[in-house]
Amino acid sequence: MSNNKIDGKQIASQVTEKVQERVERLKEQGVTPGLAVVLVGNNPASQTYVNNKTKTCERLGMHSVMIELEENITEQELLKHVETLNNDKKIHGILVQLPLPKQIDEDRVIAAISPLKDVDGFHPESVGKMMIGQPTFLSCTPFGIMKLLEYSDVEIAGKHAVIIGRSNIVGKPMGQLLLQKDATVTYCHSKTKDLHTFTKQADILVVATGRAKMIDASFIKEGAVVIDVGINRDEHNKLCGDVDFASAQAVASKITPVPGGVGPMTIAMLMENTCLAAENTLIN
Ligand SMILES: NC(=O)C1=CN([C@@H]2O[C@H](COP(=O)(O)OP(=O)(O)OC[C@H]3O[C@@H](n4cnc5c(N)ncnc54)[C@H](OP(=O)(O)O)[C@@H]3O)[C@@H](O)[C@H]2O)C=CC1
Ligand SMILES: Nc1nc(=O)c2c([nH]1)NC[C@@H]1CN(c3ccc(C(=O)N[C@@H](CCC(=O)O)C(=O)O)cc3)C=[N+]21
Ligand SMILES: [Mg+2]
Repeated sequence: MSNNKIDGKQIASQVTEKVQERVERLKEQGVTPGLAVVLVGNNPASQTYVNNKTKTCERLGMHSVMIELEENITEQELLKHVETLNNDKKIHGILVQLPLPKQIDEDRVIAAISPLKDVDGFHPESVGKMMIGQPTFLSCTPFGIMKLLEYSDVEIAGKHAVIIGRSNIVGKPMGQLLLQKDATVTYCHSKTKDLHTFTKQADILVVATGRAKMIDASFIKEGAVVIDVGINRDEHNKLCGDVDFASAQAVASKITPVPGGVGPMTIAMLMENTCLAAENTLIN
């Protein structure tokens, strides 16, 4: 199994190519899809992701604005920025980069974003709709992973999908989307006892813990599909996932690398969601 790497970069470019065509059609109708990214403070990692997002927007011919705010901004001031963007006709999607500084209640900020512009899919209305299978904006990372699986011809129905991690933005929605495609889903987390027992049963293993290289071959069933969501720095300050790639690659049938796996898909789905938000303004 040497060529079992899932090329997220390549699949992401196939996705963005289709988005680009939709952008062109929208422009013919006088609408340029616009994304606003709000960045609070100067976390260098956040800066990288945010730059990736605005660069991709520009490449696809979309309008993008980046709003950079001081680390010590008050919640009220941040909410005012969100409200301005909610009312801005040139902006179809709003993303407030997480995490936010301690003085700010993330839930309150997310709830303040208009559900019509919630391209992250984090608003309670979007999450609720996703849970009951109604069309809505889907959280970009789990949505991107579903696309990766689809493009890689991974069968989902009847398979045992094990998710390690239960965050609102990755783990939880991931399980729901897999359930909707008829997987049998198990969630694991930091209180799970004997993690091996569960991961060894996984046909599809999604790892989203933020613990560098915690999953090696010993956790993986022969032939499993392994999706690594983690973005970490190793002891040499090199980007790495939650999975020990070299070890896991020997037993997995398919596996995503870091970088070049899930990350580029997250960005691609953000572009698709922003495009959809712009299209919705023509329908409604
Ligand atoms: N590639 C991409 O596009 C994206 C990558 N990421 C990356 O994915 C990773 C996860 O992100 P996110 O979900 O936001 O992280 P969170 O920290 O919010 O959640 C981590 C989850 O992992 C669980 N966990 C932590 N340690 C262990 C352990 N030793 N064993 C089992 N479970 C464990 C936690 O359990 P508990 O709930 O009990 O605390 C929690 O549910 C990070 O590395 C992040 O940088 C995130 C978003 C997008
Ligand atoms: N409101 C909000 N929405 C998010 O979607 C969101 C967020 N906050 N906070 C942080 C996490 C993390 N995240 C990533 C996106 C792209 C890459 C990405 O492009 N990764 C590349 C390389 C990155 C690099 O070189 O550093 C890759 O994996 O190949 C990574 C991580 C989105 N997040
Ligand atoms: Mg906070």
